[in-house]
Formats: sequence, C-alpha cells, structure tokens
Amino acid sequence: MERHHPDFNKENQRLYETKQYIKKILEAGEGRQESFKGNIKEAFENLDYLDSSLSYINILVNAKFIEMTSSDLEHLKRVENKPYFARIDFKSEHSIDSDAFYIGKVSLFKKDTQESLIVDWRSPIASVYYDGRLGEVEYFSEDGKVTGELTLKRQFTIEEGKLVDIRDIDITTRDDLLQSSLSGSADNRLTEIVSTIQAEQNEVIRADLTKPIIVQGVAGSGKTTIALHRISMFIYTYSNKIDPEEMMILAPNHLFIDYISEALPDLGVEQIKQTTYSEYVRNCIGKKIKVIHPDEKLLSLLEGKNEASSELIKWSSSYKGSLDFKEVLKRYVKDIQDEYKVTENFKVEVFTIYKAKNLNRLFFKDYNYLPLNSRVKKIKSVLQSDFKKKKKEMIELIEKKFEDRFDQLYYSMNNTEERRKKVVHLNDQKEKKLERIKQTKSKVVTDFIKEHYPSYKIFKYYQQLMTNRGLLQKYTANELTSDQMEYLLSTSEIYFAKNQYEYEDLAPLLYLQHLLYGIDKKWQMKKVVIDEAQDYSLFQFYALQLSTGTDLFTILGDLSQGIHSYRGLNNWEELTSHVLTRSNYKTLKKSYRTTIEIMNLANELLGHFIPKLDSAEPVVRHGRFPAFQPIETNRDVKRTVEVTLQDIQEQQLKTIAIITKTVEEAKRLKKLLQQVNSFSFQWLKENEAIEQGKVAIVPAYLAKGLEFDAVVLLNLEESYTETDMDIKLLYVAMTRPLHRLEFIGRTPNVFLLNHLNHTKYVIHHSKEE
Ligand SMILES: Nc1ncnc2c1ncn2[C@@H]1O[C@H](COP(=O)(O)OP(=O)(O)OP(=O)(O)O)[C@@H](O)[C@H]1O
Repeated sequence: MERHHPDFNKENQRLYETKQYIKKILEAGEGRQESFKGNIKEAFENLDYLDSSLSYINILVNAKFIEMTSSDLEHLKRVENKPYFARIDFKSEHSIDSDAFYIGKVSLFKKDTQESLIVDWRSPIASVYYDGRLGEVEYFSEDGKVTGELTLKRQFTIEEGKLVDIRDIDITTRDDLLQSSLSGSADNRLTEIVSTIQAEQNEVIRADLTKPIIVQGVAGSGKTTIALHRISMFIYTYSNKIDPEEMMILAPNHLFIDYISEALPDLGVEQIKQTTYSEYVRNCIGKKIKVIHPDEKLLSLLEGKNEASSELIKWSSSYKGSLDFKEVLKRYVKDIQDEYKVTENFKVEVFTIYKAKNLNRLFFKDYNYLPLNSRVKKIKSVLQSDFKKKKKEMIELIEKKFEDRFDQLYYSMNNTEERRKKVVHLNDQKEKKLERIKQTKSKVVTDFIKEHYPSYKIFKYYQQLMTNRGLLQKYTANELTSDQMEYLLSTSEIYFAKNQYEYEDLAPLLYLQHLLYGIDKKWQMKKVVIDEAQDYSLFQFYALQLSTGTDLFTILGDLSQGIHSYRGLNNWEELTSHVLTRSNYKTLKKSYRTTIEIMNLANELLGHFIPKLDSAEPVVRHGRFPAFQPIETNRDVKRTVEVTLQDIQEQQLKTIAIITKTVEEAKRLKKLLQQVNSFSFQWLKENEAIEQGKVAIVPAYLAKGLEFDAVVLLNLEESYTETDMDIKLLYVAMTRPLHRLEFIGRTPNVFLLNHLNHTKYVIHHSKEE
C-alpha cells in the first residue's frame, strides 16, 4: 500500500473535495428544482454574513443541478464513491506546464471556472491514459491531432470512497491494477475493466467509428467487454445524432443477453436493442414463425443422431448461408417481378386514367429502387390521386358530351313528342352516368391493384421455391447434385408441412422481406454490434446489412470457437471481400480471462489438432494445473463432484459451472446430483438467467461467451472426438474458467488429454487404487 506516496495527502484531499462537490449536486437533486432556485436566491442574500466561499458553492451547485438531466444524476450517483480511477498529467506542445486530468466513468466540470473535475474515459484525451507510456504521446481531438508529453500516469485504488492506494506507472512498472482486477471473481467483471483497458483493446474501442470493424480475438481477449465499451463510445461521440434505440447488439442467446445486460447501465448504454438474429428476423417480417432451434442441428451432429446424412446436413447449412444461395433467390425474385407486369389500362367507365405501359414504367423504372410491395403502394397512391383529379374532368366531359347530343337533337328533330321522349331518355342517361362517376370511390383503385398485382407473403414464395423441383432446378442453374436436390426438397416438405423453418432459412427470409416488402423503419439501424460472429454465415451478414440499412457493424468473434463452422465463417477475408468491404480488421492475441496453466493446456489442444488457428497469449497470472479425476460408477460421480466442489469453495471461488458435452448428459447429471445435498444445482437452459449461489450445469455449446471462477468438465459416457467441431467445443469449454479447471470422466482420453503434453495437467487416481 502506497500510503507513503509523497502525494498521498494531496490526492486524498482532492478526492475529498471531488466527493463533496458530487454530494452537493446529488443532495440538490433530491429536492425539487423550484427549491434550488430558492436556494440560489437565499445564497445570494446571505453572501454577506455566510462564509462567502460556502455560499458561492451553493449558488454554483444549484445552478449546475438545474442544467443536469436525471440520467446524468443517475450516472453521477453510481460513481459517487469512486469518482475516478486514474490521473494523467499532460503537457501540450504549446504550453509550458502540464495539466492534470482525473479520469472516471463520467465527466464533471466546475461550473464557475469550467475546471474539469473528472474527465470521461471516452473523451479524446483519456486515450493517452490507455495507450501512452510516459514521454511523447498524441491523441486525436475534434480539431485534429494533438501532440505533447505525458509527464505522469497514476492509478488509484479507491474503496468505498476512501483512497487506499496510489501507483505511478512508468516504463518499468507492471500493470498491478490489471493483475488485481484479473484475480477477482467473475461477478461484475464486464463493467470493471474501464480502468484497466489495454492498449490493443483501446485501439479497437476507439477505431474509426465511421467504419465497420472486424475483430478476431482469442478466447478471453475481452471481445464482449470491448463490444460494450465501443457502443458506449459511440453513444458518447454521437449522442445528439443517434438515438440509442437505433443501435442493436446481436447475441447468440438470451442467457448471453442476460449476462451482458447487467453491464449496460454502468456504461450508459441501457436503451439499446439487444436481441438474437432469430428474433430480429421475426420482427422484420412481422410474424412469429416457428424456427427450429439453431443449436438443434449442432446437437444432432454432436450426438451423432443423423450420422448417415450428417454430410448433407452440413452441406445444406453452408449452402443456405452462402452468397450462391443469395444469387439463387435474386434470380428468383427477378422472375417474381414479372408477375407485377400489368397488361390492362386502369380505366373508370370508358375513361383511361393510367395506361398499362405507364404503370409498368413506374414499377420497373421509376420505383425500381424500392421493394416490390412498396412500389405497388406508391402506384396505388399515384392512381388514387390521379383518379381524384380526373373525376372532375370526367364529369365535365360527360356534361359536354351530352350537351352536344342535346344540341344535335334540337337541330335534327322538330319539336315533337318523339323528340321530347328522346330528350328525357338522354337526360336520364346523362344523370345516371354522372351519378356513377360521382359515386365511384377510390375503391376502384384498390380493386384494380388487387386484381392486377400479386400480394403473396414471402413465405409462399420461399416455400414454393424450396419445394418445387422445377423451380429449384431452374434457379440453382442445375448446380446441385441429385442427392443435394433431394435433400433440400424433402426436408423443406417436412418442415413446411409443420409450418417450421430452419435457422438457416432466416437469412433467405430476411432477404426476401427486404426485396419484396421492405423493412419497417423501427428495425433499420445506425449501428450494429455482433458478438460471437464466427457463427454467422455470409448470407446472414449480407441480409443484415440490407435490412438494417447500415454497414456500421462492430463484429467480434473467434474462429477457434467456431463450433457452428458448418454454417458459419471459416475465415474473415470472405466477409471483408464480399460483404463488409469497408471494414477495418484487428486481432487481439492476449487473453485476460484465465491463468497461464489453463491457457497453455487449451492452446496445446488447438495447436495439436488445428494448428492453423491462433493460440492465445495469457497475461501473466498463475494458478493450479488443470487436473483430471476418474469416475466409474454413479456413486463415483456424486462423490467426486461433491469433493471437487468443496475444494473449489475452500479456495473462495464463487461462480462454478459443470460443463457437459451434450444436453442429454447435462440432464442426466442434474438428476444424478439431486442427491448431493451440500450444493444446489441449476441445469442451465437457453432462456434462463444464471441463479446466484447455484452450481450451473451447462452443455458446452451454451457456455460459449460465458465465464465462471471455476469450471469442471464432466463427461458421463460421452467423449470429445478428434473432429474439428469437437475440438472447438472442447476448447470453448476449457477456456471458460477464470481460475480453475477440472476434468472428470472415465479416462483422460474422453477429453483427448492423452494427446497433450503430460506436464501441462495432473491426473489424480481414484481413492480405491
Ligand atoms: N483490460 C482488461 N482488464 C481487466 N479485465 C479484462 C480486460 N480485458 C478483459 N478482461 C476480462 O477478461 C474476461 C474475458 O473477457 P470477455 O468475456 O470480454 O472476452 P471474450 O473475448 O469475449 O471471450 P470469449 O471469446 O472466450 O467468450 C472478462 O472477465 C473480462 O472482464
């Protein structure tokens, strides 16, 4: 503890003053605005006999409060006990002295002097704290590049409002704050990194906000954390141009959304949309279609239920996610357009209001930029307004025509009874015609549109394509083998008969929605963040870009964790070269989550089986070696789990997960462990929140993106095999713990440990041996 730091007292005083200022503002916030005005008045009146500086503060505080919104106050309240975490002293190249800046989660100015009490971590100058070593530094403000000298970089540990530690960072010091933050528990970690963001992470958070960015980051490199901080950056920078509701985070499932949403208020980004791809598509097409769970296919592949057809399953997933399939739909929609060609003029009575030729010109040329259905809507409104305009003309024409005929009668016939009859008859005719025209409502337009333009739902078009051999052959340009063709046709038949869609049908449906009907404004976005992006297909990205109307995507993923790679991406180049062509690309190689011992073993697994994938570089932090324990009977399982969990608890580790390979085994295990009384377990399902104090039992695919203090990998009967998919799944599971990793299974081989270097893990033998 650096109580002996020469500046300790000064910093302590500075902290005290800042806290006092915040306290005053917050106190003022508790009353009503009117009373502040009263306070100001009173303070002015009392200026003479009160301690003048106190009175002055009162005036300022009240004036300041009136300017603050309730959300500002809310944010200030959150940081009341820890207003800042660091200080930098910066001397710009044009000044003689350094200025001190205290960096925190919100900014605060002294009203009178405009002196900055706290600088927001997102402000341009704070960037220097994250990437600058002492000495020459630069940052980019609104006015361009600023260069100068960083003369001090100081970190504070403030606990419950008290300054406990000061550390000055020079070239040689280790980042102790980072170390102590990493050794903490999994609770609340997502929000707490703002003081320890590393230079490579800062680069991603602040990278050109006007361009898309793709980040390949190893497990535990802070991708999820960075995603949230970059959004926060976005909101800070464009607060008056973008509404948070125009931003969206896409996450793999609700478990994950629940996990990240806790961090959002602290970063000031609580109002942004958080959803999954499936939900987003459902919202865009405005119908709650039944989508087979995205992981069902993975599970069937993992559990080997469909071994014979598993190649075709994988093929169809990757085909439906490809841009080739997008082309198929594009060709199909082009032909669908032909159904919108009209051959009849729009007529009312004998009057032609709009010629077919012109209607087609509107549809195929003038409104070509719009989705088909929106073009029809436009045409409808053109016809309606033309009809209204022409109605008057038609009446005049009819009147004129009959006038002429009356004239003719007068001059051609003598004034006889016969002429009178004819006149009466003609008059009747005229009145009837006029009446008909007058009575004609704009419904004629609606009828015309209904009769001449198709109004199918996208589902009909999609189902028609996917179940009709002729059509599919035509639009896939005979490129499919007969097995592939049969597979697509037969599975489509089965699903559509039950009114179900595969997850892989979502991108095509979204694409069709965009082309045929357009996307409601509510679902168009200005900024999209996609976490776990390695699981998305190119077509998913493509359709998303069209539907959201932006390419401002922040994409974060890890190809090594691509357990859905049969449908997702295999490399990022395909995305940058075909879809998000303006993207910046960054990699994160350091892993912050776990210990050296755990990361080394996980790296070894990847290195051995899939060497082309990047291995992670752990931040220096040691822990126990991963350990294996054998089980044979159900009794073994209960006893071994109980003993292991007790041992973990003794180490003061709080959040614990038991990760199984499959859902089936998670279910079996939950049943088996019911008799273990000393712990309570929660079998985690997709839409559930993690309950505090319970040991989570979770299948590996669902654990993706989550983290726990300790993780036990447990296989009852299952084994991880040497397939890419299993290796990645095992890698995901092994990289979830912060501090401790245990394996429990029949033999080490069920976790492929026999292939890995024996010095990287330990094997405990069963007690009986
Ligand atoms: N700069 C940092 N300072 C402190 N902790 C950090 C930092 N960066 C990341 N962490 C911590 O490391 C852990 C991993 O971060 P995160 O979950 O964001 O990584 P990820 O790349 O999304 O991981 P994965 O791909 O394995 O799910 C979290 O506990 C996070 O708080």
